[in-house]
Amino acid sequence: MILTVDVGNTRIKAAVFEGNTALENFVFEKNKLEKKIEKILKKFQNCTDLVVASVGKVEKEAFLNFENQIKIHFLTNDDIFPFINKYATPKTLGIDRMVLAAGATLQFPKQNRLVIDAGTCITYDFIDENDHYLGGAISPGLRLRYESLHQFTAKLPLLTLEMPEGYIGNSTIQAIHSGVVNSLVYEIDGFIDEYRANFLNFIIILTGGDADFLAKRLKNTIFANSNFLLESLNQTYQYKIDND
Ligand SMILES: Nc1ncnc2c1ncn2[C@@H]1O[C@H](COP(=O)(O)OP(=O)(O)O)[C@@H](O)[C@H]1O
Ligand SMILES: CC(C)(COP(=O)(O)O)[C@@H](O)C(=O)NCCC(=O)O
Ligand SMILES: [K+]
Repeated sequence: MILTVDVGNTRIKAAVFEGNTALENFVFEKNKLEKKIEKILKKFQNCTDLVVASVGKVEKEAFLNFENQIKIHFLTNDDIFPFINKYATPKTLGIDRMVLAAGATLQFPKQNRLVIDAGTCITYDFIDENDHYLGGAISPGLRLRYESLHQFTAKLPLLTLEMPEGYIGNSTIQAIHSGVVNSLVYEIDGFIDEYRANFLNFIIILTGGDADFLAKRLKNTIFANSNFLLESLNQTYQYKIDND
């Protein structure tokens, strides 16, 4: 059994895998990290490996207390990945994006793949049919858009995610919901249209905390899998073991 841990900028997600099957999923805050891992390892005593991908403020040291209990692997950009990295700054590419690209490459061989991760940020990652990782885009995520409108203005309230009534927001509140939600939906549909116009034989994976909310609203029908990062982390680790 493998315990996978994804440290994002908003939350930590974890899952225990037996082969390719996720037995249980967990979501928690950074300050609960040690207690949660302890609890998970107590419940799943057959866990042999703990694999972590962190883009948040959690370093390898946070896991050292478990070192005598389980084999710990803290993924870095220097690990083995199943694609050829064409990013101009491969060392600064987020490890979460590398793991997503690895999962897409392994799960969907020999086709163009676009991975959209709607988390703290929206990340777009494109791996072509020759397994070349080309890059993509980074933009603010849903919650970040609501928060920045509030934080960087004097008059705009902080709202929580809500479906706008239409595209013509007829009040401050409706204007904000329309601006945040509709603009992100247009953005994602716009990017998908652009990729579709340039690449054939191509699959889209939508993941992250806002994936289900967004998938229903997109013009393009795409399948949302909010567990794709943890599944990919499990696969990336298997790939590393098989190829090291
Ligand atoms: N309980 C929650 N706490 C925080 N964000 C949440 C929660 N439920 C859903 N979300 C949504 O999830 C998004 C963050 O997604 P997530 O994949 O957890 O981010 P990250 O991987 O960057 O930590 C936010 O934009 C927010 O709208
Ligand atoms: C873009 C990100 C902040 C996304 O983080 P997330 O939304 O998953 O919390 C992360 O992938 C990162 O720190 N990337 C480094 C820059 C890059 O990928 O080029
Ligand atoms: K993201």
